[in-house]
Amino acid sequence: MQIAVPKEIKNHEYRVALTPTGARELVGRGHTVTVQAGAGEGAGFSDAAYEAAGARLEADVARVWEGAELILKVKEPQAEEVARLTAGQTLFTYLHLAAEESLTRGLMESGATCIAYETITDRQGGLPLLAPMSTVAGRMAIQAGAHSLEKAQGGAGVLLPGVPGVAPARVAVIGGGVVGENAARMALGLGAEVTVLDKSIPRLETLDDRYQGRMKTVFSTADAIDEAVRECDLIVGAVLIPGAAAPKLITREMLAEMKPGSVLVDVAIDQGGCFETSRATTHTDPTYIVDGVVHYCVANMPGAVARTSTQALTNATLPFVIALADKGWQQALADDPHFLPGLNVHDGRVTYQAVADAFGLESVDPASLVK
Ligand SMILES: NC(=O)C1=CN([C@@H]2O[C@H](COP(=O)(O)OP(=O)(O)OC[C@H]3O[C@@H](n4cnc5c(N)ncnc54)[C@H](O)[C@@H]3O)[C@@H](O)[C@H]2O)C=CC1
Ligand SMILES: CC(=O)C(=O)O
Ligand SMILES: [Mg+2]
Repeated sequence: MQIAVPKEIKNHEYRVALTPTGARELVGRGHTVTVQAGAGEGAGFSDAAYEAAGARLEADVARVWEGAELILKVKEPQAEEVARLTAGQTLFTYLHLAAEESLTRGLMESGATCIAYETITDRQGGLPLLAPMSTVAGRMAIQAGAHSLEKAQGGAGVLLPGVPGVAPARVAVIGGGVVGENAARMALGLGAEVTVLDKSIPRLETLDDRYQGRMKTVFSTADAIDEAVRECDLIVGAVLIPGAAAPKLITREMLAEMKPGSVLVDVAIDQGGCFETSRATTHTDPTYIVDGVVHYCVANMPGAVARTSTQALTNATLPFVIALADKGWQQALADDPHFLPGLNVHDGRVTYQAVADAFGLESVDPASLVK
């Protein structure tokens, strides 16, 4: 199969979808891998390393895309990438379609087969291709939040751990999944007072057990969120309803209840964000202030630690990439019921129910396309 790896073009996105190690695996199985020159540089993988692994280097981006049967990316395609995508090609990447109608319609118009990392499932009920980046983003959320609490960033001038004689900051994490647990763990490690809110009692039980009561666990209700809003210095948004737009859990009105200079870090921004006042920002200009509350809403947080993130992401994606390359998308998805929900768009039609629901579109059952 002809496999292409373009250089990522989203703001400060330095990850790459395939490492030289991955390229070697694919080439060894008889596939042709074309990597855009410089694609791995930001993650510390040189063109020479890809060449040594048997990949072809191509400087011309148009030629990277043309003729590819399988395109491997990290971030959702940007407008100029959607324009390059054609019917018959398979795209494998993060898509987050429920957050972006124009992208959804662009992919439908391309006629391509678009498989999302973030909706592939596993036997334990997890999202194995989202989890590694959620781990990174959860850990980064506290670094970002701590920095945003500094006066120069518009924050209240609060140090997360406090000092002897001065109480630590209060941190609430809404959503205690992979992002939430990792954020809470970092905040605990820094000495903050941490509360995790989740709708899932089994998840709260796990966290309570794992951290032996060192973080407070609270069932997520409107009242519990009101309390967090009034009391906390830093709130991390980490909820997810797989594939769907994030619910808005903190409204603009509620910001008035927050302490001046408090901080919202909306990690769920890639699914549209879980605070009403969230809008996606970039690593170049990551924060803005609404009603005295600092908002950090970067949709590709792991891109900033591209070396760690690329290795973690490609460890998880490679087996799926190999299946796509060896068998083609139809057989690969037919053979694996956890790979099948990755299919979001095929031949002009949406194949993921929550994405179709977000925009009032019809959805097609992916199982009907792979038999
Ligand atoms: N901004 C970025 O760079 C990145 C963003 N993400 C995003 O972070 C979000 C969270 O991802 P994961 O932690 O992997 O998901 P997850 O599925 O592991 O956890 C989500 C948790 O939210 C809980 N939840 C759902 N509705 C809730 C509510 N109303 N109140 C409280 N909890 C609720 C669920 O029970 C679940 O435990 C996703 O949108 C993901 O795409 C992930 C990586 C990078
Ligand atoms: C999950 C995601 O959107 C990211 O890693 O950028
Ligand atoms: Mg994202």
